[in-house]
Amino acid sequence: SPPTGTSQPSTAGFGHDIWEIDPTELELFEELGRGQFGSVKRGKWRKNKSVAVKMMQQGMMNEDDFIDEAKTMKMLQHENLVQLYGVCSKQRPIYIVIEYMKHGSLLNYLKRQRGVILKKPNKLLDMCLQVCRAMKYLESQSFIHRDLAARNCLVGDNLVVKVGDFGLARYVLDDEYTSSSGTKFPIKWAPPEVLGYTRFSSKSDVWAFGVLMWEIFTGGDMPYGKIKNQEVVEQVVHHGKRLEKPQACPGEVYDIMMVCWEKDERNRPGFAVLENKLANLSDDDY
Ligand SMILES: CN(C)c1ccc2c(c1)CCN(c1cccc(-c3cc(Nc4ccc(C(=O)N5CCOCC5)cn4)c(=O)n(C)c3)c1CO)C2=O
Repeated sequence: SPPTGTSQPSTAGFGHDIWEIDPTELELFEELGRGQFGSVKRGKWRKNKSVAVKMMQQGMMNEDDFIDEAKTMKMLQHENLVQLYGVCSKQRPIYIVIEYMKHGSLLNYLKRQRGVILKKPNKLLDMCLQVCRAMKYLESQSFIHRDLAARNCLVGDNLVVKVGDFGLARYVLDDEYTSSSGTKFPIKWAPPEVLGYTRFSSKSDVWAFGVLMWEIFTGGDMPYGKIKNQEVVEQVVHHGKRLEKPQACPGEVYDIMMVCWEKDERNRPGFAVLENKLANLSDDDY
């Protein structure tokens, strides 16, 4: 949910769009990293609101379609979703202004904290639950993420975990990323129906969620290790191979991962069912 005291930008209601942010109200600081669309910097909005600002490198994104979609994305609000505050679209490069998460990507956090958190299965399970709640909300809004993975989640204050960059895969112009035969396509997080027919759904997000759970319980390992993407497709789609149970993962949790990887998406549970399964496990402190 948006931070307290965030009124709509001053231009709201004066013929401008409420998702338009006045760039003169932004201060930019250090670069936080580079993503699919270019540089991302830490910033301040109106002196007191910590934000992250994505600066859209020309030609990386379908900008008009994104600006149009920004209205919908701004309405998606949940405590485990990285909040879109607005855009600066009257300039080039376009800025996307989002909630700042001080510990960065979940994948890097898992790798940094591996030795500590692999000893705390309750903490690992809690991270899975937080991501599951965000995905249950997106599912309820009929919104498909299309690239759910630990690298696309972020960690904030009090180790809250939030899902970021939801739906942005639709605006990437790099064919290497968008084509299922491209070198940047997230093959290892994709189910058979996406690999075969590019058929995305909330059930394909469920498959990716199972892989994300595996990333959490391995402390950020690469799924299927060094196996090449095309070999993974062969093994997973044609030979029914699945990721093995991580050492730190209890059997009941692995059973939940496995049901996310049912070949037929109709046999996979939705995120509401997954939340119940995970919540029941986290009650039984094991
Ligand atoms: C099409 N898809 C799926 C996309 C498109 C764009 C992006 C992504 C996926 C995911 C990656 N990404 C991206 C790139 C760059 C930054 C951010 C990014 C990084 C943040 N935060 C931090 C904080 C600290 C650090 C840091 O340096 N450390 C080191 C010391 O210990 C603490 C952590 C890094 N990032 C942050 O809050 N947001 C909102 C976005 C993000 C996430 O937003 C994108 O911009």
